[in-house]
Amino acid sequence: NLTSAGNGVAQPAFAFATSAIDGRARTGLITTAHGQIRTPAFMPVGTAATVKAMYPAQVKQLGADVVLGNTYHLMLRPGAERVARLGGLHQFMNWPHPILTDSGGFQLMSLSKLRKITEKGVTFQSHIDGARYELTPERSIEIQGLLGADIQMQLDECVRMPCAREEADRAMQLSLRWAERSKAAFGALPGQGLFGIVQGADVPELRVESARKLIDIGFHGYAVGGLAVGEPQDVMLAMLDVVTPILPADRPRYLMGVGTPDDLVESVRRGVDMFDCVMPTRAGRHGLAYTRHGKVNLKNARHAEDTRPLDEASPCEASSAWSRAYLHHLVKSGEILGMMLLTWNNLAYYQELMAGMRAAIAAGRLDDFIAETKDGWARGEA
Ligand SMILES: CNc1nc2cc3nc[nH]c(=O)c3cc2[nH]1
Repeated sequence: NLTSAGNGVAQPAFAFATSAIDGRARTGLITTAHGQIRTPAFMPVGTAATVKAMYPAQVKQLGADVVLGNTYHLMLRPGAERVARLGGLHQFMNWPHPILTDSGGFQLMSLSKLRKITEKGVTFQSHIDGARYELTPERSIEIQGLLGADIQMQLDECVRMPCAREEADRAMQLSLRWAERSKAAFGALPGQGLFGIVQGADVPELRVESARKLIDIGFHGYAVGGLAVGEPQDVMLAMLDVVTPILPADRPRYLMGVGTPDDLVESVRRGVDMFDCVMPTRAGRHGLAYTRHGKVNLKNARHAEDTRPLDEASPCEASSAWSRAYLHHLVKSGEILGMMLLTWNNLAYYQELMAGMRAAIAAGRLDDFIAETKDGWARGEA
């Protein structure tokens, strides 16, 4: 299904097709203007138009098909209009592959000052220079369009948990009205998609109402928001058990801000197709390595003379070509290479885990794969 982009060059329309099914889990392929995304997919976070401490080509080589950009950060610096004048985000950061941008609401709620939410949108002060801004559903879509994102997100209001039911209901209803306005403002270019975001905190009835009304509005994909905001994992998984079964099977399901390796396997098992999380990159910058044998905190003195690499069986050089002793030294010394190698290792492990799940689903053995994976984490150091 090709559509003309007006310049005579045929552009693929945004599309999603599932292939293998294993219980509630499935593999799929998302087609966008900048390429295809194999699902289940983990999206490295590229907040300020860079996946911190990584080269774009390296991120791609690890198996990431898509990265996330943050509207909040980019609208403040360098500015959406400037990125557009410079050719858009793909060209600006030299990432000629799919990009998903969030809408800015979540980051501004956690980073900006003097925030005020009204029916119209959110006004706030920049955490960088205190300048005042307004973000409405329409402006957020305009910014994401200026950035040129292949997948764009509606503006929503995400409440922290625990929260009163009335508060969760108010924010969920506002997010539904903003979903309508976001869709009305979305001028889909060929190969671009818009996702709605399911809210409703930890209240099943609110989650069901939000999902059903978003489906009535109609989106290219559906995100489950309002989670990974401090609630226990079992509450997050319980909300997935409520929501994923009622989302359309032929549209991608995106769990925002998740998560640890254990969160990923438990959520893929429950039918989630897309994830984003700062965990692997941020933890890497703080000396924490994720491996198939569990977590390794390289700040710990017990590594000071350990000549073993993080994982000699890993195809990733960062995991096999340097000793833990050296990584410990780099981390303790605050050396830039320490951040680079651990970020590289962590993203490699996350992509290896996603590729393993995609293969396991295709072979109808996801439960076995998850059991083997958890066993590896539990056994710890070989
Ligand atoms: C790190 N946890 C987390 N990152 C999130 C980003 C989000 N964006 C939009 N809407 C959300 O509800 C939302 C929830 C989130 N939880």
